[in-house]
Order: sequence, then C-alpha cells, then structure tokens
Amino acid sequence: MRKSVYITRTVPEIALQHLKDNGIEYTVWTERRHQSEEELIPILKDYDAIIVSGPLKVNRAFLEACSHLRIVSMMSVGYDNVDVAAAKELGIAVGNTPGVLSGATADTAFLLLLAASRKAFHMHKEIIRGNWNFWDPTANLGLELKGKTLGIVGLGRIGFELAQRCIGAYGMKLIYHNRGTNEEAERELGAVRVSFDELLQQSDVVSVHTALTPETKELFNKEAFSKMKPNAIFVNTARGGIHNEADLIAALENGTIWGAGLDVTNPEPMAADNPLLNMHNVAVLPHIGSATIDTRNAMAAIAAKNVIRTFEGKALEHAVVENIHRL
Ligand SMILES: NC(=O)C1=CN([C@@H]2O[C@H](COP(=O)(O)OP(=O)(O)OC[C@H]3O[C@@H](n4cnc5c(N)ncnc54)[C@H](O)[C@@H]3O)[C@@H](O)[C@H]2O)C=CC1
Ligand SMILES: O=C(O)C(=O)CO
Repeated sequence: MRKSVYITRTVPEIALQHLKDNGIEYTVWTERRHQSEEELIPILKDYDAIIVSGPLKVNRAFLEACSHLRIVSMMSVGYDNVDVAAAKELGIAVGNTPGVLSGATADTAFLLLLAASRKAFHMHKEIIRGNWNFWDPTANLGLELKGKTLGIVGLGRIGFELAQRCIGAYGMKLIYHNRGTNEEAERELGAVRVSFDELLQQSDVVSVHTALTPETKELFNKEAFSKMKPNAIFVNTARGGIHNEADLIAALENGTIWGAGLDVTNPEPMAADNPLLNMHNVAVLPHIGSATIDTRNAMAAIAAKNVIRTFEGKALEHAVVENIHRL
C-alpha cells in the first residue's frame, strides 16, 4: 500500500529522516506562508496523512473533504484548531506533541514575565531610537517578583514548569485554578488550589496555561481584569483567544492591571498599530513558545513517529484521537 504524507511547513530534518527510514513518501510545503484550507483540500487527495504546523482550521468541513486521511499529525500540543469529534466520527486519527515543549514554553512565559516587569522590550525599542534615559532615579522603574504570588490558571505540564522557575528564582507563592486537583504540584511546589476569582484577587502574576476551549474562550475579559490587583502582570503563552484583546488594552490603559507578557495574541499576527506594541509594561512575542532547536527537533520526531505508527497500525506515541480502531 502506498504511504505518503503532506507536511504543511518546513520541519526539522529529523522528521524527514524518520519518514525516509520507514519508506514513507512526503512532500513539504516550503514557502514561508501558511496554505489556506481551500488550497490544501485538492492537494491532499493524493496523500494518506498530513503533518500540521500552524493555524490550519482542521474543522468538520475540512475533515469531511479529506476523510480518506488516516491521520492528522499535529506538530504542537495544542489542537484547538481541530474538530476532534468530527475526526473520531470519520475514523481519522489525531496525534500531538505534549511534554517535550513544556520547558521551552515555560521559559518563554518566564522571559515575558521578567520583560514586562522591567519594561525591557520598551526600553530596547527606545535605545534603538537613540533614547538613552539612564540613571534617572525616577524613570524606567519596574516591579520586583521576590516573594510575590504566582497564580496559574491551568496548572498542567507547562504551568508546572513555569511555577518551578518562579519558585526557584524568586520564592514565589503558588496558587492555581484548575478543573481538578494537581496533587504533584501541591506536594512538590506547595501549590494551593483556589477559585478563579480568588486567584484573580490574590495574584501578583496571573499566567494562563489552559487549552483554548469553549470554557476558556475570552476567560480573561473586562470582568476578570477588573478583579485583578492594580500592580498585577498578566501572562498568556497559551492561546490568544483566551483573552479579549480590547478588554486587555483597556485594562492596561486604565491602570486596572500593571502589565502583560504575551506570546499569543488575538488575532495572530497582531496589527502593526496595535496599542499593546507601544505600551511600556507590555512584552509581545510572535508565538515562539516552543521555538528552540532541541524542542522543535523533539516535536518533529514525534509528529513523524505518529504518522509512521499509524501506517504500521500501532497506537500513536501521543494521541488526541487514537487510531486503535484500525488495528
Ligand atoms: N505559546 C506556545 O508556543 C505554546 C502554547 N501552548 C499552549 O499551552 C497549552 C497548555 O499546554 P500543556 O501545559 O501541555 O497542557 P496540559 O493539559 O498539561 O495543562 C493544561 C491544564 O489546564 C487545565 N484546564 C483545562 N481547562 C481548564 C479550565 N476551563 N479551567 C481551568 N483549568 C483548565 C487542565 O486540567 C490542565 O491541568 C496548550 O493547550 C497550548 O494551547 C503549548 C505549547 C507551546
Ligand atoms: O504546541 C503548541 O500548542 C504551540 O502553540 C506551538 O508549539
């Protein structure tokens, strides 16, 4: 049986090597732009699998048009762009890449937290413009993190690693809001589970690490920001859809909260004239949470292995929708 996979963006070589070693034909879309669903659907008729990197809408209409696919292999842990129920119904496996990217993404959240707390990105821009306002005793002042309270919404793999960094570096106290209890975090990090409102009211730093779901969509809106401390920093490395961007801008402009660090925005990319890009206490990055050489190699390897295992009729290395019914 012919085995072929379409890869939506250039991926680390390790993925291609795994596919070659297993006799799987592949095509890589090498242009530096994401193809639309409309462009991809006719192309995919000639393939048995797809490795997805990027914002492709793998919704019911897309899956129905590509119901011959054996697997949608996500090169990401997030799969909010995939209609999982439709994939299950259509018998299409869905794989993802959890765990291997937790450290790199936690590093990004930590970096954004520090950058926002010390206005670092803003001052970098000022330096480039030739504005060195240095040794001014009352200018460029930021916030310290030592002993402050970190509130994590969605304390899973990435949240845990961010908490380790904040506790290790600054002895921060950890509170969290989750659907269930994270016993490991309570035992090892002294985490205390609180309600969403308590977390907003008590935290000096609120970092969100849930998946984007109907329950978390725009969870951070005007009402949520209004419950936060005026010196609080909001960090989002999860998905831009979890905050309402207009409400975030207003909360920062009005001094409802102090600052923000964003690796994800709503929409992506953000408009070049978005006010967040010119705020002193805001640090924005272009969704680079997992973008290290080691991590992207590890993600690419899993994405390829999930395809290989599907063609071998084996259980996926990491499954969102298992291909077990094919065994
Ligand atoms: N910026 C980037 O490049 C990256 C972003 N991400 C995002 O981070 C998210 C989290 O990844 P992981 O930590 O690996 O996931 P995870 O599944 O280990 O952790 C998520 C946690 O959120 C909790 N949760 C889910 N819904 C909730 C709700 N409504 N209220 C409160 N808690 C809720 C879950 O119980 C879980 O403990 C991904 O879904 C993805 O969207 C992940 C990797 C890189
Ligand atoms: O894995 C994810 O969900 C990302 O956003 C990119 O690594």
